[in-house]
Amino acid sequence: METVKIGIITASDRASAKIYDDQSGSEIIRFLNDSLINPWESDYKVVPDELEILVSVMEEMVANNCCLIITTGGTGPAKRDVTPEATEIVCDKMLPGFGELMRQISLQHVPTAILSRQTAGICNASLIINLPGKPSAIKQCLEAVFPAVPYCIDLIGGPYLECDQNKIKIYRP
Ligand SMILES: Nc1ncnc2c1ncn2[C@@H]1O[C@H](COP(=O)(O)OP(=O)(O)OP(=O)(O)O)[C@@H](O)[C@H]1O
Ligand SMILES: Nc1nc2c(c(=O)[nH]1)N[C@H]1C(S)=C(S)[C@@H](COP(=O)(O)O)O[C@H]1N2
Repeated sequence: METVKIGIITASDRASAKIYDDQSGSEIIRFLNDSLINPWESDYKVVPDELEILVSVMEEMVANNCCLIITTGGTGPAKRDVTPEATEIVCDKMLPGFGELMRQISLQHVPTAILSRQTAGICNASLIINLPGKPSAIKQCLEAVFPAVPYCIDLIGGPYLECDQNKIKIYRP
């Protein structure tokens, strides 16, 4: 089975300054270890909420053949929250359904879910998905959208992803 590369970007001023540990990045890694059957390698970066840095890290991961790039943090309304802007700069096409579904699921947990501008899009053969910064949001959001992720990666010419069907029921039409 094909080994896949996955990018993980934590956008957090405080996690990047080591004021707190990056629990959200760890949650993403845990989710992928639990769900994916393919062997996978991570390209993992913790960066401050800076547009230019986010754009260049995303572009580097696309160039490094990451079929999937998952970001956490920087999706809110605060001045320094710029992850969706960076995603839009990098992407050729946006996939707004991802953000719509994740907000809908998150609203079952917190009313402030409407504050997240999280989105998704594709750049070449990479799918980029934004998640909120809260560690508890990671599993909630990824469980909701992951069933559609392998087929999306098929459609953009990426590797064939397989998941543990007991954890994530992926759907290929
Ligand atoms: N990567 C992370 N790891 C652990 N906890 C996090 C992380 N990101 C956010 N949090 C927690 O969620 C709370 C709200 O997240 P939010 O993204 O709004 O932080 P923030 O105010 O933008 O600060 P920062 O950019 O420094 O993380 C934080 O106060 C923190 O407790
Ligand atoms: N599932 C889930 N979604 C969530 C949250 C949460 O705790 N759980 N927090 C919300 C809050 S309070 C904010 S401000 C936005 C943006 O968070 P971010 O800037 O850390 O990305 O995500 C929202 N979405």
